[in-house]
Amino acid sequence: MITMDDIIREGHPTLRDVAKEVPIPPTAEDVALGKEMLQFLKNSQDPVKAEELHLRGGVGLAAPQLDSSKRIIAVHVPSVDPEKPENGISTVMYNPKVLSHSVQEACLGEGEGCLSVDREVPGYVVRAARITVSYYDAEGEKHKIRLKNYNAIVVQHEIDHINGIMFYDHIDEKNPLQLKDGVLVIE
Ligand SMILES: O=C(O)C[C@@H](Cc1ccccc1)[C@H](O)SCc1ccccc1
Ligand code: NI
Repeated sequence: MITMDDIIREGHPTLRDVAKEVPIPPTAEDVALGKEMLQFLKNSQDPVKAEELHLRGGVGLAAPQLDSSKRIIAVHVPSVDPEKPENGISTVMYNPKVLSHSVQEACLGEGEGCLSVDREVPGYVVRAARITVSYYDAEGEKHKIRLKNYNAIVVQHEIDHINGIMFYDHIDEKNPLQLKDGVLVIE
């Protein structure tokens, strides 16, 4: 079972590597890893388990954060509207790839954090507001999905991790809280 002790922190070189594609269909080892990553996110969002296991809440996790330089990410973003479960996303993506993205940009009004970063880094992380992503699932089936708003932000944060990019790389150091016109602020 993954705990915070398994998550490497900024400064660890693996976080800056470009991770390697995994064989498709994924091996049994990579399927098990993906399942563990998704279970970690679910546990981290369960108040009882999170307290018991001392987990920080997470909505996404990338294999490099476990010192495994593979192009595997897990995302678990419950829908804010229980009547529209389709608005959330809960899956493991093997070899995810952004096929296209909107010109329009978006950011989280509260900025971003990271399970591999034990400090606050204030500033807007401007990303594409909408993306089209392809990925393979645990059975080796190919998917192509369109994401927007918060789901798009989370997946871009995780795909950054498999490319060795940290969220604060996107923050304008000189004007961290300045926003260009037209950037959608997601609260
Ligand atoms: O470190 C990670 O990759 C997990 C991040 C993903 C993330 C952070 C900010 C914005 C989008 C994705 C963790 O989920 S950070 C903690 C967190 C928990 C709930 C909501 C937002 C951030
Ligand atoms: Ni992160």
